[in-house]
Amino acid sequence: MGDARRPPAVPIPDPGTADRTELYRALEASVGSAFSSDPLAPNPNPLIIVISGPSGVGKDAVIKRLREVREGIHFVVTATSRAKREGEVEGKDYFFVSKEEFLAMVHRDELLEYALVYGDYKGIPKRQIREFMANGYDIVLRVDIQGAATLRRILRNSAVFVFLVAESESALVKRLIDRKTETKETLLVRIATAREEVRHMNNFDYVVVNAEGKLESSVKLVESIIDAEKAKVRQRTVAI
Ligand SMILES: Nc1ncnc2c1ncn2[C@@H]1O[C@H](COP(=O)(O)OP(=O)(O)OP(=O)(O)O)[C@@H](O)[C@H]1O
Repeated sequence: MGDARRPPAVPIPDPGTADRTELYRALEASVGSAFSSDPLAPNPNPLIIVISGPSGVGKDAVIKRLREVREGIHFVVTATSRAKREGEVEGKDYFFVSKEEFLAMVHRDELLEYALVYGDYKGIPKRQIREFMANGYDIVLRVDIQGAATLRRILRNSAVFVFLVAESESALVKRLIDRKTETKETLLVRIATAREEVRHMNNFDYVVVNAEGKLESSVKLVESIIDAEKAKVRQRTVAI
């Protein structure tokens, strides 16, 4: 190693007037080793980003837009034992499997997390995550608050947990009304659940306010979170 305080073995030309290459070479000779072109920062690790939040807050809308504007993201396709609905595409909306096949997957420990939702099984295939991460993709998982709590127990700090909220309870209710997918009963259930769910915010790393008409800003903020995570000195490492 060269010592910067040691008098230079070769004369260093005046930086104000010297030829750039000549000065560079003289500095190399002076420090005693060639300047390396290797990157000074290591390549960032692929990330797992868990996006969650109350029903109707805009999880699907944010993820859909994120996939349009950002490359290198794989959105995990869930496996389910429920029957395929009209218009749904195998491998795009879900991987449709029989209940027996699903339980066999559980038995073979092929699922990162699974749950019984209204009588149907839903689960996250590990292999898909492994394969895409091995190819450098970041992984996005969309889960409900319950699923996020389970994933937090499994993944701890190896994944980034993003909590999506509306700007206010009133805005969330209006959005649910406007979506026109709910009955009187399910509206009341979703509102009561959302009230309860906001209390889980502390389990997350980041909160993103998806305000009315501000989808683009929300997506930008999620992108900034991903960029900041990539710039971390101590990267998260995932073992699945
Ligand atoms: N920032 C926004 N401004 C206005 N409308 C929005 C915004 N974000 C989402 N929406 C709309 O709000 C509705 C609910 O969004 P979305 O279906 O993405 O929510 P979700 O969180 O995925 O809901 P669920 O958990 O019930 O599936 C949709 O009609 C969507 O287009």
